[in-house]
Amino acid sequence: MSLTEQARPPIAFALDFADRAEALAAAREVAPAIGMVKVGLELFVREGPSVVTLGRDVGLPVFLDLKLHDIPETVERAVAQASTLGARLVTVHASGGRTMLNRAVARAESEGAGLAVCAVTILTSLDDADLDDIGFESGVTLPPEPDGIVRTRTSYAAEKLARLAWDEGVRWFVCSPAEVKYLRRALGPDAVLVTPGVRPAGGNTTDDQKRVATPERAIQDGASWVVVGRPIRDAKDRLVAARSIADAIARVKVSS
Ligand SMILES: O=C(O)c1cc(=O)[nH]c(=O)n1[C@@H]1O[C@H](COP(=O)(O)O)[C@@H](O)[C@H]1O
Repeated sequence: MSLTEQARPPIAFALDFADRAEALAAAREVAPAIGMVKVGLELFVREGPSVVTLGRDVGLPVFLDLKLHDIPETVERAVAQASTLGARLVTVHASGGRTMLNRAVARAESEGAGLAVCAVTILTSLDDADLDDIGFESGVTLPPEPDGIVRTRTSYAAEKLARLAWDEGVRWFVCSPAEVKYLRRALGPDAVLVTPGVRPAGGNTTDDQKRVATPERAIQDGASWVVVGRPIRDAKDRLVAARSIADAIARVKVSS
């Protein structure tokens, strides 16, 4: 079954842990309430590529979040290596540009291992002021929204990068729940939109994430998956925390 058709909750649990043993224990705890595990930089740097087999140990697909950002040749070759690991997704930064995106997608397809390239648009830890700091201009002027909402420049930039990645064959995207509705509108139903930066109502919103929303809001606005790390990882009972997010998402899906 494909990752977009599966019956499990559309939650990717970010295994942001110091080592494999901790990550595996946590993944086993919450496995009944999630649909995917995400192996990110902390775990990958510590444990190396073999940590991807953790997915097999818990019976869940692995989202390999390496956020590749380099010249096309280097990214293509890294994608070829990632294809051998058994992960289902690998992230690249969309701001790596057209050629890099195109070659990453083509190489993942030609390797034939079922690895999909997922383009990260604008990190959820950034807002308009941060884009100013790094000199990142969206470069587009879109018409005002019919509902009168003034969009942030960050949301324009995320949409522009997503359109670029779509044109180069990418079908999976990471964006913030704050702009997911615009990406859904721009890309249509076939785009798979993955939103980190989700925070359950009443949870901590004072950490490094700047463009956040509740998991329900993210799904209502068109997210296909939510990525959740700390709200589950740091909960007193991780399974309860994961189930409550899964239930909230299921209620949205039933009512829509
Ligand atoms: O690619 C990602 O997964 C990602 C992109 C992004 O823009 N923001 C973002 O937070 N992430 C990842 O999503 C996870 C979010 O974790 P929490 O903020 O703890 O829920 C982390 O593992 C981040 O590396």
